[in-house]
Amino acid sequence: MRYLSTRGQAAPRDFEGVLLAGLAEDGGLFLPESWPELSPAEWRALRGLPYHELAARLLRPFVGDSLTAGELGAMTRDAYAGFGHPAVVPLAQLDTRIFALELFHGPTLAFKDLALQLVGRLFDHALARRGERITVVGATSGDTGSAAIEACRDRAAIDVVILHPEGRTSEVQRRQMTTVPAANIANLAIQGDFDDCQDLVKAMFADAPFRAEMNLAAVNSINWARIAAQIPYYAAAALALGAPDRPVAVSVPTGNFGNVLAAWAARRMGLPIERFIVGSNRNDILARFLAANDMSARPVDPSLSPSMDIAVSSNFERLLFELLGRDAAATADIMTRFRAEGRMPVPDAAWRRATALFDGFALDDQGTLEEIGQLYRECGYLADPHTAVGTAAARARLPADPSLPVVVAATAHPAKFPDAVERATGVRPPLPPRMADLYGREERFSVLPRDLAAVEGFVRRHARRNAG
Ligand SMILES: Cc1ncc(COP(=O)(O)O)c(C=O)c1O
Ligand SMILES: N[C@@H](CCOP(=O)(O)O)C(=O)O
Repeated sequence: MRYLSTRGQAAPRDFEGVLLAGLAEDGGLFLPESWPELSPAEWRALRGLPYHELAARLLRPFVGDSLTAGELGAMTRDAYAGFGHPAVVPLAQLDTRIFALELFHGPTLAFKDLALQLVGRLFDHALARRGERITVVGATSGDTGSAAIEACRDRAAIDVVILHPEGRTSEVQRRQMTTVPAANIANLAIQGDFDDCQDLVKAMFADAPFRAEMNLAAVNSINWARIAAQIPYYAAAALALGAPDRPVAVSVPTGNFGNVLAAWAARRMGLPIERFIVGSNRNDILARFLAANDMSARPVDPSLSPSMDIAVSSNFERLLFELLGRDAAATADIMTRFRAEGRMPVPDAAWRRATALFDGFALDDQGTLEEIGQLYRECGYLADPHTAVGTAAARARLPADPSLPVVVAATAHPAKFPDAVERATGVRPPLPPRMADLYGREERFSVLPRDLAAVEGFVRRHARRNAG
C-alpha cells in the first residue's frame, strides 16, 4: 500500500514512511493510493472477533509490507490488553435507536488511546528496525497530549514535546500531561488557543532544516496511522448492530475531523454507514459549512467541551481531496486560499457531495448541560460534555429511516470533566483508583508565547538534553 499527499507535491511512500513523516512535505496530508474494500461476506466473517483481532485484520491492508501479520497481531493484542473493559469498546444502549460507543476505557480515558497505544508501538518497531530516534511534537486541546505521553513515555528513541493552550484544558486533562515524571516528556503551555498550538506544530514541520535536524514525527491526526487505527471501532459497533446486513448511522462530536473521517474511511471499506452526524460546540465551523457551505474561520471561543474548541479542522482537507475527485492541485489551491483569506471556497458540487452523507449540529454550553442532565435522568448515564454534544446531535438529526441505529462516539470519560458533569447532574464522577492521587502529583510545564523561534528553541534543548 502506497500513500499520496492531498496536495500532490510530496513523494509517495509506504506505511512506515507515512507513520514517521506525519505531515507531507508539501503541507498536505497522506491518504492511501486506493481504498481497500471488503465484501459483505468478508465483513460477516469478522463478527464476534475479539477487538484486537478485528483491528489487526482491518489494519492489515493499510500496513502493507511494513509489518508481518504476526507482528501486527502481537501489537494490537498488546496495545489493547490494558484497557479497562473486556470488550475494549463496549456499546451502551441509550434509547431504542441511540447507542454510545464507549471509547474511553484506555489508560488516559479518551478515544485517543485506541490509536495512540498502537502508534507508540508502531514507532518503537520502526525506530528499532531503522536505528533512528525521533522528536514528537504534538498539539493538544486536552486529550491527544496525555494519550501521546502515555504511549511514548520512557522511550529511549523518542522525545516528546506537547503544546497545549494555556488555561484552556480541564484541570484533569492538564494534570494528566504535566505530572508524568519521564525524562523524555516535556509540556509547553502556549499563550494562545488550540489553533495556535496546531499552527506552531505545522510550522515546525514546514521548517525543513529544523524538521530534518530533529527528525520530527507527529502524534496528531495529521498522521495517517492515527486515522487508520480509529477505523476498527466503528466496525466493531456496526457489526454488533447487524452490519453488513443492517446499515447504521454515526454521530461524532467533532473538532479536528479525524474521528468522523475514520468512520467515513470505514464506509469506503464497504461498511454500511449511511449517515455521518457531525456534532460541534459553539465553535461551529463544520455545522456552518454543512448547513450553508460557509467554511469561514472565527476566533476560538472556550466552551465546556474544550477538546473541541477548534477553529480549523485539519482533517477536513482529506475529505475535501476526496470530494474534489482526488484533484490535488485544486485541493492545494483551496487550502492556500483558506489560509490566506480565512474562508474556504468549496465548489458547490463538492459541498453537495458532502451534504449527501454528512449532517451538522452545533450545541452551546447550556444545551450541553441540559443534555448531560437529561441523559442522567432518563438513562442513568453519565456522559462527558463531548459525548453529550454527540448524543444531542444524534437526537436533533435522527435519520428518518426508523430502522437505522445511531452510534454515538462517546469520546471521553466523564471524570475528565467533573465540574461540568457535576453542574448538570449533581454527581461528581470519580477518577479511577489508579489516578486517585492526580491532584497531589507535582506538575512540570513551561509557558511560552505563540512564537515559532521560542518553541523550536525549547524543542531543540529538550531533544539535545535527552540525546546527550
Ligand atoms: C473528548 C473529545 N471529543 C471529541 C474530539 C474531537 O475529535 P476530532 O478532533 O477527531 O474531531 C476530541 C479531540 O480530538 C476529544 O478529545
Ligand atoms: N481534541 C484534540 C485536538 C487534537 O486532535 P488530533 O486528533 O488531531 O490529535 C485533543 O484533545 O488534543
